[in-house]
Amino acid sequence: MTSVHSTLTYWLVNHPKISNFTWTEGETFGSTVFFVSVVVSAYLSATFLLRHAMVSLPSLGPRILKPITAVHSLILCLLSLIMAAGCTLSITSDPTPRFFHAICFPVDVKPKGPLFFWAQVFYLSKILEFGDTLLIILGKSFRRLSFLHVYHHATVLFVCFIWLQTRQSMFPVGVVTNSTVHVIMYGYYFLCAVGCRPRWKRLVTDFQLVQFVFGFGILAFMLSEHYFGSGCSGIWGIYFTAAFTASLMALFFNFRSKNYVKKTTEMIKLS
Ligand SMILES: CC(C)(COP(=O)(O)OP(=O)(O)OC[C@H]1O[C@@H](n2cnc3c(N)ncnc32)[C@H](O)[C@@H]1OP(=O)(O)O)[C@@H](O)C(=O)NCCC(=O)NCCSC(=O)CC(=O)O
Repeated sequence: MTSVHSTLTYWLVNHPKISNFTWTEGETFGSTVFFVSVVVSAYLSATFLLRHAMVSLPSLGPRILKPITAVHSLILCLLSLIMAAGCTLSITSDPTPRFFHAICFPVDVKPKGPLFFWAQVFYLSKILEFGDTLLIILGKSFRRLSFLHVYHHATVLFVCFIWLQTRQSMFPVGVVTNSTVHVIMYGYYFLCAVGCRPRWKRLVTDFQLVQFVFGFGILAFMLSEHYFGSGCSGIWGIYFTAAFTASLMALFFNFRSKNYVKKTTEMIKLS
């Protein structure tokens, strides 16, 4: 058990590439406003154009689409597991006595080391998640190309960029919780793609909602530490994250109510 822990700690925290990682604006891959703006604009334009082009084109049949979807979901499920493990180990191995570095970085924190490494991997993984939209459009599953879906995929990249750019306190907790939820979510999508649709879809939505509520709890703690304690870095980014989290929470409550609560009420009325 100890050797598994030390091997994991080496490969996920202490490896020189990870421990010496530094986020430097303009030098690290993806570290400019130009990059993030171009990628998000390309995503939105491609979504719009492909969505309209597909109206007159045939959808990719399930025989082609399902295996690609399964591989894509499995890759993201495993990557999310690695990111959750890497970031958790980075938090617990943090040499500073303030364990809650996970929540509140000192104002003069250097954007260096494993926590920033995992935040960058997490940020770039959001580009890989654009593949979800492509698969939805190629399969002509337009019902699922919702405002929630496109808004989430486009905005989350900006949020992760701001986390890194402002050295935002609390992002390690965000990486751990969201990656953990994505292990379950992409696990669910993988099982759907291989034809074993799980019965716990509702639970996935509930987990997603819990992460947003939890995020607000951490946010409140961080703000109190910032204003009444010794100060936390990236405070303005926190307000942006709060607005994003609140908007997603509202969209997810709406999704939950439409997909589960109303359906259950209709079934009760019919029986
Ligand atoms: C249970 C949910 C995870 C998914 O709800 P859905 O209504 O989309 O689920 P569904 O039952 O229709 O999905 C099953 C279908 O998705 C296909 N599918 C499989 N893998 C996929 C992938 N990687 N991306 C998109 N679709 C995929 C399956 O083949 C299956 O198709 P078939 O039906 O043909 O067999 C829900 O909680 C949710 O997130 N809803 C919002 C929609 C969304 O876009 N979510 C992801 C981004 S938001 C997010 O990620 C928030 C967060 O950070 O937590």
